[in-house]
Amino acid sequence: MEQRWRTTYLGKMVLVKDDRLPPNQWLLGRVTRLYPGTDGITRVADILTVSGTLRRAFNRLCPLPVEDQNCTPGANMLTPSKAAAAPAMVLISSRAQHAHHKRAEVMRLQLEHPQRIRSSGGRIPHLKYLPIAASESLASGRGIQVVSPSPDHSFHLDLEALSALLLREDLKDRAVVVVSVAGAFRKGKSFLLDFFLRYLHHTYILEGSGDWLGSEDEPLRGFSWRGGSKRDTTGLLLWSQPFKATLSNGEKVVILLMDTQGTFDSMSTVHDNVTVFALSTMLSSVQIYNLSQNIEEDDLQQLQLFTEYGRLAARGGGGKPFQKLQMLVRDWSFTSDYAYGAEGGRQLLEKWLEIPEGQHEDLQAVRRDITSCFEELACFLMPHPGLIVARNPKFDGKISDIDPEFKKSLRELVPMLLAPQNLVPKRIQGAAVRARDLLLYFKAYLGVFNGTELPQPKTILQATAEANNLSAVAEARATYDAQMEEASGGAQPYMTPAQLDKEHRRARDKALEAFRSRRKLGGQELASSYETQLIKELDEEYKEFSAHNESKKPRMTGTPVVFAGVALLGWLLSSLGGAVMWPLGLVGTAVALLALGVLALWAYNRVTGNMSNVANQLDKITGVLWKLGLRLLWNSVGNQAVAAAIGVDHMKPS
Ligand SMILES: Nc1nc2c(ncn2[C@@H]2O[C@H](COP(=O)(O)OP(=O)(O)OP(=O)(O)O)[C@@H](O)[C@H]2O)c(=O)[nH]1
Repeated sequence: MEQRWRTTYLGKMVLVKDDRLPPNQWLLGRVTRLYPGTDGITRVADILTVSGTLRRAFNRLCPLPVEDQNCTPGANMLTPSKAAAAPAMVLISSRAQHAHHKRAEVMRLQLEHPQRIRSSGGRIPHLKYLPIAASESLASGRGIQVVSPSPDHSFHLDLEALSALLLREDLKDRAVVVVSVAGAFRKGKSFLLDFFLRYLHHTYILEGSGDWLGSEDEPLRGFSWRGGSKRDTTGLLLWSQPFKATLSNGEKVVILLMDTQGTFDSMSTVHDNVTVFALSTMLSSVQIYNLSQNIEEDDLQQLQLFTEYGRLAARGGGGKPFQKLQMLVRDWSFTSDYAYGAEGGRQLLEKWLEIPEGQHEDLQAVRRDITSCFEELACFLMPHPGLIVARNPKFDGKISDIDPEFKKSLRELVPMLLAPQNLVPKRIQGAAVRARDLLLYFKAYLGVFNGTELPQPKTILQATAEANNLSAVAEARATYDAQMEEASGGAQPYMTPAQLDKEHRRARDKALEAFRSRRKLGGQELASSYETQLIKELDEEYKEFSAHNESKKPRMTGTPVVFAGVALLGWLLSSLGGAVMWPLGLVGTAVALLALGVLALWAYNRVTGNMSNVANQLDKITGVLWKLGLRLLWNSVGNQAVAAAIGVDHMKPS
């Protein structure tokens, strides 16, 4: 097995299995290092992927059927027939650095540059066809319904689908930027999100420059949208393709787009409407509040639940609980009052949030509280998209059918929300929410909103605090795991129980420090109960590390005995033989030194775990020498004894 991997797969491309994800989302990587165990069998390898180097057991790797790993022209070359099977993935090979391949879509290439495929005579240099699904083609993405409404008006969380997305190895530790659009039904929410998708795909996957809006006759794809009067979106949907970005401060984030069920349709109760709107607000870092034609007092009242929540959360000392509220007024027509765009929106919002003298106390409170619970409040005024968009049932989203003023506004609005410098990561109690934390918050909020009564802000806060503590526990556990893995995991040599215990205490202290230093919602009492839970979990993990360490305990082999014996023989030959004939002495010394050197090498491996290959070969050689020695002993001593016993002069070995 080791030999097969060594000769066949070292340096080759593999997919890294992940049981939580469909195969088309498994990470692609190159095998850079193999780790033979002390028993001579190699079971673990390092794989260089876009998310860094991963260490995996062989049974978690799928070798790719890419024949020509070094991009020799010919093999796996892209041909028009392969391109026609779009969407498919290609690797763009960089001559300078074979290990770093960049992905692209054949489909886009085919749509935009058909002449490039034809003129190349069927061969496009530096593109290699990779027979896996196009996980990064926009056309292959979809809205995943992570929350769906049930007939009894409760909401169901699809934990499996959500985990598959948020626990992806390359995403789970990234801070999330969650952009969600909420508001009344049939008001163009999904339609707008599909332009967001176009921008994100252009900017973060294709890394393109220039116009992201696409060609004039390209139909609009992405989240499902349609005309007519009946509602389309139900529950909450996340786009299946996450977009990775790095902020100017170096923070690595993943951008998630969320579409939500429209409020106030004939099928939804008040409870449903509040739940959807609340989930969207609580889970996003940018809540786009989609409004039609103007801001109305009702729209502000809808935010009241969160303003009370915000007041309670602020008492915990974590600052404002929500990041950005972006009001988006569609079909704005009062341009003589306020112009289209961000500036007109800012002026309109300012006017709305003003507290004139004599205003009713309730209205004043709403205005004060909204300002105090969002870090940023903004408003944007969108023009009408034109009659074809609003009324023509055959309209498929072609840019050419959209009013130029609307397109102009899209070019202003979308980068304003999604350009790298404008991304707003989700934070709770000042700490970034990572993808795996978001899963905890989804679970917590679904739990509290699924009762028959609408939850009180206090209950929502309690759920947030519990999820917040759970995420601190998870982070502390990850700290412990990383420390222990470094000290005693994978390829590390066996440690004595005392050494391992010392490492465990050190790692546990670090983990507790990480837990305690994190600012948490819910007060000291709640934090203490989660700390007790953390200690229990770490002790359980320690048991697993101990068992793993025991499995690495070196087995006794004859290697030291054989080489010590050879060294002794060499020494005898050097002292006794040297007296008879000097070259014999020299040979004896050389044999003794060589045997001692080999012994030292073997001992070095047993102590450090390094050079396992050499040590394993030595064990094999000594095994052979041992057998040979026993056989010689049998031939010379055993045979003679038997011969003497049966009274013959000589016996041949069989
Ligand atoms: N008047 C108007 N219509 C729009 C606008 N944007 C999109 N539409 C049209 O509105 C209709 C509904 O679009 P969707 O994106 O499905 O609306 P939605 O808000 O997601 O609808 P639900 O999923 O039912 O909540 C489609 O016919 C769009 O072409 C807009 O800015 N103004």
